[in-house]
Amino acid sequence: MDQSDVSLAGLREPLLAVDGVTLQYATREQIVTATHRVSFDMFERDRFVLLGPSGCGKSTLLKSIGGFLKPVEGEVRLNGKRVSAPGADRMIVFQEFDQLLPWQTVLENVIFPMRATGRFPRSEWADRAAAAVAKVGLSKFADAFPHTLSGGMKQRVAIGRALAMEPQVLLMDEPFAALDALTRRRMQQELLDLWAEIQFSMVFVTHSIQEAIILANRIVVMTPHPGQIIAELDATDFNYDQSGSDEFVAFQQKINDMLFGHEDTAHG
Ligand SMILES: Nc1ncnc2c1ncn2[C@@H]1O[C@H](COP(=O)(O)OP(=O)(O)OP(=O)(O)O)[C@@H](O)[C@H]1O
Repeated sequence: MDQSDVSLAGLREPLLAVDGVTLQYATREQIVTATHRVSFDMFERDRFVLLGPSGCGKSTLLKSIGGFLKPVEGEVRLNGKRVSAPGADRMIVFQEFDQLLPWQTVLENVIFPMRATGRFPRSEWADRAAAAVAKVGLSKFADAFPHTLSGGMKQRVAIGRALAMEPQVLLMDEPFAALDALTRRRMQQELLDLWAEIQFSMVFVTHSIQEAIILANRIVVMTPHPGQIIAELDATDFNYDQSGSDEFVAFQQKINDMLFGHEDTAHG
């Protein structure tokens, strides 16, 4: 990086700024603090991964970026504008296979958010949806109903549906966690291939260290309860093909130690 690159990087506006965000749930008995003063910037085309153990507030953070939960402290900004409500500029893909409407076909499911939000002229919906379904490799299943699809196929529909909306940022909440290992691996590669083609911006939540390293260009590592950031790491240089390499294993170990100390190596 020469001097001009350094100054340009400093000037670059973040796409998404999470700024000192504390998130809480008020239950009948107590206040649960899910995250404490979490801050990070993500930039356009980032594959930004939030990594942390169960309960560290990753999903809660994603909900807040989605505009579903208001910070008690700090704020989330998209393109400099404070996020205060859900919007079509932030589409979420969840872990659950039942996020599709069971009474609608694949194509109808992809059209649904366009109809609900009035995004794009009505005359474009069918073509846009068909293109999205093709992108996730499901053209043959465009008229199928969700219950006839495998878990991986359902997740592909959910990803296609979200991308069809052309959101500014795609929010993914452990979308592959409920898949078997082989399908999960294939979905990771497909997501990277889609990213190479469309270059979307995403925040991806996972508690798998390996998944984080494979998918991310940047990883935020969080501690549990309340979730706080321990490190922000550059993972640009790693991909699946290197996963047995000394460098990859050392990087994985470094993150493991951050998360769990030196107690064992079984996580991730
Ligand atoms: N609706 C809720 N009401 C009260 N507490 C909640 C609620 N949802 C989450 N929490 C609490 O907030 C904390 C963060 O939860 P969150 O689901 O964001 O964690 P996570 O890192 O996404 O975990 P996981 O990987 O298991 O999904 C946890 O202590 C959890 O028990």
